[in-house]
Amino acid sequence: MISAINVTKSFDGVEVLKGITTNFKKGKTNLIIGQSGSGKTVFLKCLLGLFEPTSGQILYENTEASKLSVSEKQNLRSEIGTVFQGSALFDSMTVEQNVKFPLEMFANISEKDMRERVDQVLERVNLTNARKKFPSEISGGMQKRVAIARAIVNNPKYLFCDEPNSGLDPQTSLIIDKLIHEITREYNTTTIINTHDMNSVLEIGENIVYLKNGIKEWEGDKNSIVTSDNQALLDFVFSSKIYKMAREAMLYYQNKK
Ligand SMILES: Nc1ncnc2c1ncn2[C@@H]1O[C@H](COP(=O)(O)OP(=O)(O)OP(=O)(O)O)[C@@H](O)[C@H]1O
Repeated sequence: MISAINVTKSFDGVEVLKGITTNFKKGKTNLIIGQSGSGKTVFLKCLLGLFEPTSGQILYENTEASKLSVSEKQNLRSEIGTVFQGSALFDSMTVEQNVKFPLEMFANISEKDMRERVDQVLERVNLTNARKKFPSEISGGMQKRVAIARAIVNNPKYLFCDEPNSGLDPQTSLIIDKLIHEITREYNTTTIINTHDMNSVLEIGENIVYLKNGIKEWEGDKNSIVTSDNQALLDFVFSSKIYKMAREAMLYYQNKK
């Protein structure tokens, strides 16, 4: 579990995060949603230790991240997998070299064990046949799957995904969401996903934190979004006509049960 306790973050005296308290649960897909500029990326970076909060605490399993020693921080870093926007793959490396990279950086295991582990995760994301290809030779969806394989190759306890569906078509986005959801269960990771994708919210939102102007406006799961009376949340999630109709249908079937 990762916890944020009253986290604030200011830049040049301007407060971007205004005291966020929440828990991101183990074995769950935790989503951070909110309008552009609401502070999602700044919050994610605070959680990851890339920004130091101006005040408040970030706890990993009840231990305050900022109080860890240098070696403990390195150890924690090795337990975190990240899937960043645009996949952030190394263009000059093949798929398998990209996936192997974190093992070479962090894992103290033999070459043979590394190869076995790379084989396992490539098989898990269904990319065994693309192992010798370079990122420029595969599709955007495949690149995301490489990024996911690379993120899980070290058996992470924590998985951070920043806009994992950006640039993907809706069908491929669903495949990526399903993969992240399944991996979260299989590896029992605390998974935190920063997303704009309302399909993701309604499909894999097991714990959703909605930020508005740097404040946690609402928190709940995908089912409680539908019945929520928080108008800001409803306006945000069900912004289009088709989503409004979908909500009405969901409410209708919920009431019928
Ligand atoms: N390094 C920085 N220095 C100063 N201000 C920053 C910095 N990073 C972010 N901000 C400001 O913090 C606010 C929140 O930005 P953030 O990137 O977290 O929004 P977001 O919700 O992730 O938006 P989007 O969905 O568009 O990515 C913005 O007003 C932004 O200008």
